[in-house]
Amino acid sequence: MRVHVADHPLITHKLTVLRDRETPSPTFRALAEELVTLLAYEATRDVHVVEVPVTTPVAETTGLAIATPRPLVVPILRAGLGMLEGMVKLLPTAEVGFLGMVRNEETLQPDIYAERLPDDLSDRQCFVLDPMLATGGSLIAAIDYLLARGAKDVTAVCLLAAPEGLKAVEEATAGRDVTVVLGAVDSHLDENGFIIPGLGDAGDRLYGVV
Ligand SMILES: O=P(O)(O)OC[C@H]1O[C@H](OP(=O)(O)OP(=O)(O)O)[C@H](O)[C@@H]1O
Ligand SMILES: O=c1cc[nH]c(=O)[nH]1
Ligand SMILES: [Mg+2]
Repeated sequence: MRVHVADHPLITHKLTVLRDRETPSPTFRALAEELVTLLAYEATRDVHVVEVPVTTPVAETTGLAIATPRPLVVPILRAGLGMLEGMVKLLPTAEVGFLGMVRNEETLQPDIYAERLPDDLSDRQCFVLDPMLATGGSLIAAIDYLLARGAKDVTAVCLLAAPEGLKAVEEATAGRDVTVVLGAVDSHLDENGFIIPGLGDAGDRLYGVV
């Protein structure tokens, strides 16, 4: 597994505002999108491309276009939905599939409650969006799901991760083509499986308490 942790003052600044418990939902949503666009730049570094001819006003040359099959962006509902617009802004030709997952807050086990994805993901590059990588259970389940359907590789874009969860994803995906791009790696998980210092419950902060 490849891991890339962002190291840029703008990203840390925006994350700092997200962490602040006084930041209201509208600002939180806007910042989550901006952060994804910045992280997407790194996440798409190995996106498949093909050479194409292009005629400029003064010459013939070659450039690059996104290859087919088109990349698939998969936000993990609910909280990952807050990252979708920021990602497709940078990758407008991507297709979008959805996975609905909820973590049981007692057992910390993930449950898939909704799925809307192409049946065949052969040769697809998949980009999973979820702001929080806590125990890693949700991301491991999402990656397993996509690879089982034939995805070629999976890149996860997360705003925050706990070291425990990152290690769990690394162990569970050994030998497979998985990349994780992160805004920051925090200190640890608390006894409730929350990222410390973190930002609280990302879904609730984006969309309200359920
Ligand atoms: O790494 P894990 O321990 O699996 O936890 C992380 C998951 O928890 C959150 O979702 P949640 O289950 O709260 O659903 P929500 O997005 O609907 O709030 C988060 O968005 C991840 O999907
Ligand atoms: O800190 C955490 C852990 C799981 N899910 C969240 O939204 N936040
Ligand atoms: Mg939640």
